[in-house]
Amino acid sequence: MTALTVKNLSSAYQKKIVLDSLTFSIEEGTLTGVVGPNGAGKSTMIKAILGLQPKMTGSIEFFNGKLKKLTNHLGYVPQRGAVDWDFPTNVLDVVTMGLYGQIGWFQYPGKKHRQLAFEALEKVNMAEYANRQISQLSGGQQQRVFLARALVQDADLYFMDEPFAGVDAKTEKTIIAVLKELKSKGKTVLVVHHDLQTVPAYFDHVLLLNKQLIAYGPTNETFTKSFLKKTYGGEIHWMGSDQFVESL
Ligand SMILES: Nc1ncnc2c1ncn2[C@@H]1O[C@H](COP(=O)(O)OP(=O)(O)OP(=O)(O)O)[C@@H](O)[C@H]1O
Repeated sequence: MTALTVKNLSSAYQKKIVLDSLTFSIEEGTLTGVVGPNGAGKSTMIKAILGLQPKMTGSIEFFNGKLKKLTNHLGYVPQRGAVDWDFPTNVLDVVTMGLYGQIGWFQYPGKKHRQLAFEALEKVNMAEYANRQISQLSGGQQQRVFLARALVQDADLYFMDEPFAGVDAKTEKTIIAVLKELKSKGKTVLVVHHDLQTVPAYFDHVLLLNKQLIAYGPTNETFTKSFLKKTYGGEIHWMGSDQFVESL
């Protein structure tokens, strides 16, 4: 089944077009890296797909339009900087919020729900921080809390905006383990990703974006020198990945 169909999607800020007629569809059960230079429109694309940013043109369809209550099926891990970390709540509560689709917003979570949230924290090695205020976490710890929330949410299609940004090697391993677990459960995941060198190891599909869709497809066919040069132009050098790209 197709998890996501995007047709002719365009979006603009103050009339400046930042996404230009994107058309692609993503198969269920795939792990896609969304790659492109700063300002390419990666975050905007995710927000436009989720209805958090207005579209100028285009249509979006999830699971061939077969889902009834969409919110339970979509998971979003925003960029860390886009979240209000001063909000007075603790780690376990943030993760438990991922269960509201199942609990219902007007009912209180019970012991079973807290247990599920706690188990998700264990998976990302954050159980010992369960009662900590979220304002008192490091960047990598914040990232893991959001992943735990995505895990308990049990959505079908996930969008993650730079989950690997600024995390150490150990946290990176934890995050990739979570992504692979989601994939093994048949979930579909789109991840905005900046480190070109890890793309082939992490993602089975890649979407190359620079305002327009440069290419989308299986990583071994699409993550090529010529498509990357087309995506980054001269900036590939600045990314510090030119040697790697030449080796492809
Ligand atoms: N709220 C906004 N108002 C005006 N312009 C914006 C706004 N948000 C983003 N833009 C512009 O839209 C373009 C796409 O931005 P976007 O954040 O989607 O890119 P990105 O690929 O996610 O970048 P990065 O890799 O730097 O996170 C950029 O030129 C950016 O300056």
